[in-house]
Amino acid sequence: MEQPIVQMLNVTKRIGKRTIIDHLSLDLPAGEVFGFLGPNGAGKTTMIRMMVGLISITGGEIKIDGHSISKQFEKAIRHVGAIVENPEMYKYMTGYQNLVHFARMVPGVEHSRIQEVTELVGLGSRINDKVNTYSLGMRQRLGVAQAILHRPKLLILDEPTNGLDPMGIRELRDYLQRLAKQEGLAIFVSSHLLAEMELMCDRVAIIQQGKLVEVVKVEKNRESERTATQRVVFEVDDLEAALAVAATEGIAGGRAGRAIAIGADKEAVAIFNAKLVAAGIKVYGIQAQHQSLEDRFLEKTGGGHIV
Ligand SMILES: Nc1ncnc2c1ncn2[C@@H]1O[C@H](COP(=O)(O)OP(=O)(O)OP(=O)(O)O)[C@@H](O)[C@H]1O
Repeated sequence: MEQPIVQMLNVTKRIGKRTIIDHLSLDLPAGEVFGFLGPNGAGKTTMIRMMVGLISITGGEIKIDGHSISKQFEKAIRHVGAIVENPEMYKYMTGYQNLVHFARMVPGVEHSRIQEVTELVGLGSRINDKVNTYSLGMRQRLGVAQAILHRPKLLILDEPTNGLDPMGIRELRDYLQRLAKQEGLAIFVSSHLLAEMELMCDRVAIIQQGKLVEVVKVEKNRESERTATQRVVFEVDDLEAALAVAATEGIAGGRAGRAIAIGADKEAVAIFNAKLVAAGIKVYGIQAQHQSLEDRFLEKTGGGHIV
């Protein structure tokens, strides 16, 4: 397997007596948009600060492209593009002029790269307009374009959906996915907003009080949702008989109120339904229960609050 772009190995951060990040381990491969999700105060910004070497790591290690950020800072940071605070732009210059200006400060960036990053973030012809005419979403795209000029392997965005309207969020998702896939970038995005993470990311790590609760793969595609095994509830007239059919067929089934729930993929749903009907049981309804990220979060944390 290819070496992950980012390796977090038992990362711990203590400030005074407080443990802000607690033995956190994660791998980020190339080509993935990875979400770092947690409520306010979970430790997201602290983690990002450690990833870019702004603060020290108390224990464990963060490696970027195989280089330790604390021991081989220059080699590691070379592969990082980040927008941690609002990016500084010259508002009375055009987006293009801003990029030319920043490109001058980065060794080895050829002129054609400016055009390339402009297209990647979807700024199009607006790149020739002055930055003070840009919406927040467009300024952010310009910031991302600037951050990837030097072809980093990792892009870090701290709360990038803050202040964006739904359209802006959708655009952000589209170009982040494009960047990850076309440039082979690993993209690390922090947020406290579940629904937005689910929209944007391939995988999401749920963080609570500095600890990793779970890493969830986000099912984007309806087809994969249907073919994956999920909890399916059958509403029937005779629950005991339905449970007996499940037992005879070797299907793990359980009560769900007055209905029966089984774990099944879409073929198994059709087969079980046919067996129920063949056994003379009336099936009033079949409902697949997609577990949202929110359900997972609540299940894992026992109801910790998150928006
Ligand atoms: N320098 C510091 N000294 C003491 N405590 C700190 C320091 N920096 C952060 N903390 C504490 O660490 C915890 C995590 O903070 P952090 O800013 O990383 O959280 P966050 O997940 O980014 O939250 P938010 O979404 O509110 O930005 C908070 O409880 C915060 O008060």
